[in-house]
Formats: sequence, structure tokens, C-alpha cells
Amino acid sequence: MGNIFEKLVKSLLGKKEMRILILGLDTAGKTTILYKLKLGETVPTIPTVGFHMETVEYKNITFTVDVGSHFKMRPLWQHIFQNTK
Ligand SMILES: Nc1nc2c(ncn2[C@@H]2O[C@H](COP(=O)(O)OP(=O)(O)OP(=O)(O)O)[C@@H](O)[C@H]2O)c(=O)[nH]1
Ligand SMILES: [Mg+2]
Repeated sequence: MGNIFEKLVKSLLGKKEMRILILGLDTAGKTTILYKLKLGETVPTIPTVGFHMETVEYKNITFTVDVGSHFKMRPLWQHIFQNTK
């Protein structure tokens, strides 16, 4: 059943490129997830300053964007939301 669903999703999506915003409170693990998806392993991180664009190919989707959650960054979130999923 899962296999049929996966095939259906792939045929509907094809090769897709999109911006995905990873947003959360400080040290929630956003960058860790991003690198886990990109490299397949957990790597040491430092707090993200500003925002961080990374191209990740996962299955047939290419996606990016991880945003630091420092309070000074928060007024800018509204701009980064544009064109993200
Ligand atoms: N125990 C535990 N620690 C985690 C997990 N995910 C991340 N960490 C740790 O939490 C700390 C912060 O992780 P980051 O991925 O840098 O967090 P972030 O959300 O990107 O933080 P900012 O960039 O400051 O917004 C690191 O020391 C990670 O090793 C998890 O699932 N479990
Ligand atoms: Mg980070």
C-alpha cells in the first residue's frame, strides 16, 4: 500500500524544486535536521546567524532554507516566508 502511494506521489510530483522554511525556537534542532537530511548523519552545529541556504536532494525533491531563531532575526521572518512551503 505504501509503495503504491509512493509511486502515486512521485508521478504527481515529478522532479520538484521548492523552498521549504525550517522555523523553530532557538536550539530546537533545525540545522541538525537539515544536515541529517543532506548528509545522512548528525553533525555538530553552532547557532545559525541570519539564515542559511542549503540545497538538499531528498527523494525527488530539492529544497532549502534554515532560519536562525535569534530574536533580532524574527522581524525578518515575514519576508523569508514568501515563496516557501
Ligand atoms: N538531545 C537532542 N539534541 C539535539 C537534537 N537535535 C539537535 N540537538 C542538539 O541541540 C543543539 C542545537 O541544535 P541546532 O540544530 O543547532 O538547533 P537550531 O534550531 O538550528 O538552533 P538555532 O540555529 O540557534 O536557531 C545542538 O547541540 C544539537 O546537537 C535532538 O533531537 N535531541
Ligand atoms: Mg541553526
